[in-house]
Amino acid sequence: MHKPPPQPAVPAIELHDLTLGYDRHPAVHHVSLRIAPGSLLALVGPNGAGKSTLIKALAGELRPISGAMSGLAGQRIAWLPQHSELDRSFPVTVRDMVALGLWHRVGAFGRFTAEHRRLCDEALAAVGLTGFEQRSLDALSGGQLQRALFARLILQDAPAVLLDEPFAAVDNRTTSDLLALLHRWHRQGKTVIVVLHDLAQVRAHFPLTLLLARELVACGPTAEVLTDAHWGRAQRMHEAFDDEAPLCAATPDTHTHPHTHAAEAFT
Ligand SMILES: Nc1ncnc2c1ncn2[C@@H]1O[C@H](COP(=O)(O)OP(=O)(O)OP(=O)(O)O)[C@@H](O)[C@H]1O
Repeated sequence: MHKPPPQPAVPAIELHDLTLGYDRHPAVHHVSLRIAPGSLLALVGPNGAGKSTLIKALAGELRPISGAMSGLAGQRIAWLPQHSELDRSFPVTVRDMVALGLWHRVGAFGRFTAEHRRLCDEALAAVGLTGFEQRSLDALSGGQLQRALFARLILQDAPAVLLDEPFAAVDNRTTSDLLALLHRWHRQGKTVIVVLHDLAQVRAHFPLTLLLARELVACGPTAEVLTDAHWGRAQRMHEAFDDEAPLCAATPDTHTHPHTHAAEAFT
């Protein structure tokens, strides 16, 4: 039987008729759902389905056009955007970059102590980067950089972890090491949400899945969400979406959409 996580990570994340977009052009429409505390959830969908848009909004990087979102405001979030926007040419060592994960403990004027240094080295060891502490970032391979970014996430020790395609361009060995970290965070009761394309990986590692195609297609236990019928519907909904559509005039009170349904995710 599934053992519940020791403590709720963050409150349940609730989206109420959430519409997101850019320059008032909607990219994700009228999503309503609830994600239970401590969920390990994969966010999947066709290219351009709005996955990055949704996870950016969850991370607080994008303000909703309409609707409401609750559960993450005011919480510490460990957030890793797609193809990390880190400037690798910046002259900084691996340890210095990873140490930024301790910001919540050290603060702007705090002193970096021997204990902080030990925590950095421990995090680097956990991702297999012992010995790389003094390397500059531009001397890391793509996989090593991703490991270093995960070391920073470890130090952030946030109750919610949001990752956008963290295994793109990363080899199998690195992926499986980093997946083990996701499972560790899940066991610790954190809420972990990850944008992914590899459905075999999702089936093998993620108890819950959210399938998006500009609107919510389905959200719940992975085996129930990743069906041919749902994928077919996702493709049709995505193809039918008009990128040039003006902002939807419907209000949260009056709007009903045939394809949008509230879903509840359980750990
Ligand atoms: N900064 C932006 N400005 C304007 N439009 C954007 C911006 N970012 C994304 N979009 C548009 O929003 C829609 C959803 O894009 P998004 O990147 O969220 O999809 P995705 O599911 O993450 O795609 P992929 O699987 O290809 O990474 C697309 O039509 C995209 O062109």
